[in-house]
Amino acid sequence: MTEQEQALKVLRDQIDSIDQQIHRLLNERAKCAQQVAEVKQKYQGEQDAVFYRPEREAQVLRRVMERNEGPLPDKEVARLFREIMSVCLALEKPMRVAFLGPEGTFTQQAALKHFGHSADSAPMNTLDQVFREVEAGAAHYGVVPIENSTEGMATHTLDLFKRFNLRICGELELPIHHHLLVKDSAEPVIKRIYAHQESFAQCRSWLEAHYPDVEHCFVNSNGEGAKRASEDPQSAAIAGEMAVELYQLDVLERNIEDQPDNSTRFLILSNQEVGPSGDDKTSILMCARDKPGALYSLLEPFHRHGISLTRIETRPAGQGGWSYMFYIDFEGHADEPAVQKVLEELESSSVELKLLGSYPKAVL
Ligand SMILES: O=C(O)C(=O)C[C@]1(C(=O)O)C=C[C@@H](O)C=C1
Repeated sequence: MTEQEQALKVLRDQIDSIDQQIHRLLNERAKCAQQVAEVKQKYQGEQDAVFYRPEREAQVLRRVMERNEGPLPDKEVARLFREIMSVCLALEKPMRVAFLGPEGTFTQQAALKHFGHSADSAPMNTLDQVFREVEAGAAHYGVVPIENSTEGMATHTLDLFKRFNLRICGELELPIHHHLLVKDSAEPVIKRIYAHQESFAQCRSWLEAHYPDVEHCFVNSNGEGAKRASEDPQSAAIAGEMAVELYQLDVLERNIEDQPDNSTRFLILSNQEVGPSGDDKTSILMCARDKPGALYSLLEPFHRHGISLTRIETRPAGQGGWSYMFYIDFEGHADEPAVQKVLEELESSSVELKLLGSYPKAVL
């Protein structure tokens, strides 16, 4: 054995022994999760037992990042633990997560980032269908985009919150990198480009500079655009990394988004209320008539009770005349006394208030 081979053997023996310990501990952890499931079923009932607990998962992941001493980066260890909890949850109960399909969309990437790879992700044709699937209980959870750093609020999603009675039980942020994809990059002849309207908007300047005269074909999702480009050699699609492998496309140009730090925030939909995790956000919808001081009277209680707003968006309420709907995100959980006071005051002053949910702030 050479000196190098000897040195490697010593280290690989150490790795084998550590792997054995990790393996044993992983199965021990999994057994604990199975027992947790039994306790939940015993005390909450077979039908009503809540297996997925976003507040607990957020606490576990935050603790992992806090205690991490490296050399593994915080986010990477958290990602590993994310997957460990994902398999443990699947042992307790396999989760069905609806997302805007087909396969290969950023929303699917968001679903995998949030729930890990052991959840069963179910593609839906439209955003409405994602909401409907969760409301009907056909999917346990749904993942929908809510805002993009370049393009602002996903207004269609906001409007759906008004129509459906669902709760938000989580949020996450995903960096969005768009690529120009073609079936064969050897001889690209691009007559049309497929993409979701939002993605065209996020790549507007790049497209004007490089493909000013090519037809833009709007599709329901980038996954669908990638699928069409894979069937039509005279077209291209704007989509993310997941679509490249899935639809066997070539990357003609990488990262064509106009803002390099382009990112999208997604929300997790459910029928479930989430307990406090220690670092939470709450989202509400409010309607107010167009009268002097209406917005001031809605926002003043937040200031008085020392609660920070993280997002406010106005939409027409859709009831005729000039009435408005406000979507507001703020720090804190609906169980906290200061938040309860604000909600009580708003309820007595606004025309309509809908609590969309309190949920842990994004960890990953
Ligand atoms: O603590 C729980 O309630 C569990 O079910 C265990 C566990 C875990 O693996 O740590 C699994 C799923 C839940 O979403 C949260 C945590």
